[in-house]
Amino acid sequence: MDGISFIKMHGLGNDFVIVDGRSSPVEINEPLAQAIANRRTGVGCDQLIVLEPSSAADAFMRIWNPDGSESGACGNATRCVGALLIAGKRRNTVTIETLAGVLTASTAPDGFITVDMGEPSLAWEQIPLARAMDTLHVDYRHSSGLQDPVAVNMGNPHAVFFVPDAEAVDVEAIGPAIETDPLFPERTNVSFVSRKADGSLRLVVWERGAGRTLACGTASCAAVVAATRRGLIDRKAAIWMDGGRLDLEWRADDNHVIMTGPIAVSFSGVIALPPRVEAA
Ligand SMILES: N[C@@H](CCC[C@H](N)C(=O)O)C(=O)O
Repeated sequence: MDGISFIKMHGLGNDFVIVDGRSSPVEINEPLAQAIANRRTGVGCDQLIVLEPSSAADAFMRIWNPDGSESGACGNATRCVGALLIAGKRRNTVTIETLAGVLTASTAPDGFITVDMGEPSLAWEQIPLARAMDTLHVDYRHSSGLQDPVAVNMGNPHAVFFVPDAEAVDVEAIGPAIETDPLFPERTNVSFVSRKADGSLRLVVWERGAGRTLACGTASCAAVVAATRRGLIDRKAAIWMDGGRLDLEWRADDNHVIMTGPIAVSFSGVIALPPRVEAA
């Protein structure tokens, strides 16, 4: 029986099956990604991450959601992959190519990893939205009364709703409707964010193609950008998600979003694959 070796890692409980296809290619397709991510019958994860060779960076990182769709960005996985590459290359800084561009990951104090997540895209066509509008006040209203999100693209689309209490939102009921609304032609990740008295942000996320997760790195990037644009914070914030805290800064000098947080290794193993049946 053939098999695919993997390492299971997570960032704040946002968990990944990471497969290294840099020296021998690993062929993943939509049904195989779904099967591996399935928590009952597969290994189980929020995203399947496949490393491939890159001519532009230390590795190319392909990101598969549990529904078999691909994404251009995953902040928490970038920290995890960054930590793996930093250990393997014995350097403090590595580069990671994604469908959305090349990112830089570096060591930070306390075993944390910092990732330069690049510049946010803020034009409606770049989110993308279905029609022209101001992304600081998106013309969307859900039947629950939730409305007026900020749209941000961090290599993937995000709709950020500011609410009095993020923990009170019925995310499982509302998230899927917003994710698949025709206003978002590529669907969207959905965040519910409230500002706490100490200036930090509480964020609850519904991820495109994955559902509710304990944390989302790109959602925290989108939240720091959206909260800054709305005048709620001054470019920096601790962002608290169900799985813990990330520290975010949207730098004024180069417009880049910088994310710092923990990573953890859970276990490693081999995904068994049924033998190939050759055509007669
Ligand atoms: N967990 C991720 C985001 C993963 C991709 C997302 N679901 C999408 O489809 O864009 C993160 O940490 O950013």
